[in-house]
Amino acid sequence: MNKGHSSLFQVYLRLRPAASNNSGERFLAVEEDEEDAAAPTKVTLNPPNDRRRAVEKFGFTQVFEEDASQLDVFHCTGVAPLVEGVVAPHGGDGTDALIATLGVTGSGKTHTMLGSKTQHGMTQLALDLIFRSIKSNVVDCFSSPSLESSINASDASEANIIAAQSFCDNVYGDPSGPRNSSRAQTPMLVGTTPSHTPTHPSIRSLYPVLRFLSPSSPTSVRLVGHPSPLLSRGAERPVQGDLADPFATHGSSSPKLAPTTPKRNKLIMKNDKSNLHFMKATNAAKQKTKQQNSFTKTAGNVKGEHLAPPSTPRKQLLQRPSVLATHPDISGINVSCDPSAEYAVLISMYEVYNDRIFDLLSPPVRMHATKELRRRPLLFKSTEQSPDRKVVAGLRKIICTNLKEAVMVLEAALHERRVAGTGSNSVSSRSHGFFCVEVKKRPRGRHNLPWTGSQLTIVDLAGSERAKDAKTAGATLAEAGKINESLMYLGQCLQMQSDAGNSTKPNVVPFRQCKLTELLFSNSFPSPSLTQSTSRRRNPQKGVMIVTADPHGDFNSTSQILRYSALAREITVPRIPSITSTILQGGPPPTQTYQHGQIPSSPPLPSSSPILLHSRPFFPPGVAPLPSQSPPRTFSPASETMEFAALEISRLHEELEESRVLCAREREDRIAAEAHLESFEASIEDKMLDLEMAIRDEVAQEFEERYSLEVLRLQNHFQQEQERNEVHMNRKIEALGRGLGAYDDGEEEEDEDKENVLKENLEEENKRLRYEIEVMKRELGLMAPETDKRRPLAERDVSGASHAGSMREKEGRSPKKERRGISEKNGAGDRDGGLNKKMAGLRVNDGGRDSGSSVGSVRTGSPTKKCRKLAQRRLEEDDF
Ligand SMILES: Nc1ncnc2c1ncn2[C@@H]1O[C@H](COP(=O)(O)OP(=O)(O)OP(=O)(O)O)[C@@H](O)[C@H]1O
Repeated sequence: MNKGHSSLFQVYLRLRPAASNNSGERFLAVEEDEEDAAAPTKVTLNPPNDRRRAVEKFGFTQVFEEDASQLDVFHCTGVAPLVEGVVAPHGGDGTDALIATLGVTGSGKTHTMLGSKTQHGMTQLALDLIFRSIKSNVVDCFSSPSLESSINASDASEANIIAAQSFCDNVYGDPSGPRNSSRAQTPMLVGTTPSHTPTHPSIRSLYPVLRFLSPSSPTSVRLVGHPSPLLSRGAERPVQGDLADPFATHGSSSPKLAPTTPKRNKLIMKNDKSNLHFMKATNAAKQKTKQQNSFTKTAGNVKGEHLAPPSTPRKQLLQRPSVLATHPDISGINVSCDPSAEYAVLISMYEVYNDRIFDLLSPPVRMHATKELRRRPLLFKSTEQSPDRKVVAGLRKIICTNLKEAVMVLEAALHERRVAGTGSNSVSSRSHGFFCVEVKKRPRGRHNLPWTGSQLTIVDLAGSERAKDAKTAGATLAEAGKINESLMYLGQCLQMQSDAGNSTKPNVVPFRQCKLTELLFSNSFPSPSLTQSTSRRRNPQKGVMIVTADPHGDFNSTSQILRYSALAREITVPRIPSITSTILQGGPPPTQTYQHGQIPSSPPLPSSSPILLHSRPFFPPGVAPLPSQSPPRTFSPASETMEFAALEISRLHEELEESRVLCAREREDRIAAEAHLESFEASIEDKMLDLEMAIRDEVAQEFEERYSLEVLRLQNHFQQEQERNEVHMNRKIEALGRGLGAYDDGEEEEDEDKENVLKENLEEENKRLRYEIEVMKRELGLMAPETDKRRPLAERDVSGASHAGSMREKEGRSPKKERRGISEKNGAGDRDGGLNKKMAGLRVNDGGRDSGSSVGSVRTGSPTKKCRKLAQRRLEEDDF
């Protein structure tokens, strides 16, 4: 039956004690193991109130009954060997380990993993063991200032690595104030410091409770419960967990206090301002508070010590935890470390919510489009530095040097985890929580070598639930759908692995169906052969699954979870007894047994089944069993017919029963499918919203970029245009200037033209006049005596004039009368004289024009004026 050793996960079953208010019938029975009575491995699931349903039996690596303590679970699940594998005392990188819990809501997963106010869970116990084992070899940011940067350089997950003190300074507030409760309050330690109490003031402020303790105080611790602000408002309520935990031993214990950080006056820490926003009211926090408030109003029930966190006002910081629970005490358990190595521990925590990964230690970021504070989902992928195994990229990792710091980081992360009040659990986890402890190591003093190491992952899965029982609606119902869906896939993977353990055929585990199974199983297989010589082949991780169940809880949900997770399974379908056989033998009817969820079919499996059969006679309702001592009867034909009929009835009953089993299974599948559909719708909506916001962001950004580019372009264009205009204007002015100059030239040309025209006119005039003169000369020649004709004109003119004067004198006529006489008689002498004068004037003009002075005078004057002058001169000449 114990087939877990060949599986990827060891699967343990833990039964929780009945809650005080639970009066349900117990349907789970632990089978006493004949071979090893000390450790039961099987349970039988007896359907309550319906004796016709199949009885199922499940096998696990080990079953923890209700009275098993946290320490029992710690011991028997092998947490210490897992821690040893991670610490790797014999050298090498070590082996990754994973401890997960799976179960119906309220079955005790968180209690097992994170404990309560009075008891440590597996997480704190594992942390305690790790820090105690590496205590003397741990490096901190005080002793090694380059620690952060060296770890950063060798980290394969693009993480944001900071020191615990820096983180805690930003996340936790005034140590003297009342402490805020968180979803799962981790147990605190009250105790005295060992002799090496930190002396630095900042260390004292980190450990406020410890600063008043004298170094001589004993190193003992005691348990202290924190009064919750919620409880302190009224009378303190009885804590269900405390009442329900009858086997919680509060004995004195004396574990050593976690090693405290030495001893430097100067803190070399990164002060991450972004942490100031760490506790801003996120949507999850708001929803969490709303739901819790409404639930506590109606239900008034508190889930153990795990009180709902109060609303997280903006920039409100958490109260520093001052004490740690010390129970159970594991100081006697030790794991050795690699003496040649120095160690550093990195803590990170994330949740898988609606199939997406969210960092619980990073502050939410404000969305560009909606201005809402939201966490950004992270990717689970192989990176350049880690080609052989997938890592969650971009997580915030905190370097812790002792248990106290690690617990404070855990507490801060839990405060951010999504929880809600449901009908099944007043503080129900709505996400799968992953708490990771990376133990980094490198050879002592070899600061140039990279950090290697392994990781312990502790997973607190969200519980499966039925909407009817949980009374969920809206977003919480959709969350439940998503949770159930991921658990269904996990169940398929677990079933595959257990099938693989049973058969010789290799079975592929379909772990890529959702984020949860990817995270749980991706690193469970040997890494593929690597081509890069730098990468080393890693050991596949070791896995432990603790299935929690409430034997008085919901039968259907529990049976479903057990069916998924059990390493071995056997169904016993009660066979309908033949009336004949009952009559004849009076003994119990036979049963049919099926293994590993096979659909019942005849013939039944041989009785050599490895699982013990839990057989029970079946009697149809109203039919009472006959006593086995009944005497044999004689049979008549009628009784034979009766027997035949009874056989037929019995066969039909059998078929009916088989159909019932099938029906039940189908119903469950349908419910799971419906839940899947619901959650799918919700997640689609969510994704659409995310997508819309991302697109809005992108578009807004692009718009802004384009807008600024366009503005720049327009500015450039405008400038160019201005420059062009200026050039154009300058050119215009130049052209105008040139144009004005051209006008002057034109004027000159025009003047010249006019002058030429005038010259031509004058020449023509000249010609004409010459012609007239010629004509007149001829006329005169005709009129004058022969001698006079042969004389030159000038002589004749002069002589003519003198002759005319002598004639006038002779005749005694005055020149006036003479002139009048000439004009009256149209005298030729006058005319001839006028023409000569004209010619002389023209000659003068021509000569004047030829002379430079006269040219200059003409050129300088305006052509119009010149024309006017010329015309005037002519007129004067004419008048003359
Ligand atoms: N083994 C146990 N001993 C004592 N108390 C227990 C045990 N298991 C569970 N409880 C109590 O039962 C209550 C519910 O347990 P818990 O919160 O661990 O359930 P859960 O499975 O984590 O639920 P969910 O999935 O809704 O988060 C708590 O008050 C817890 O203290």
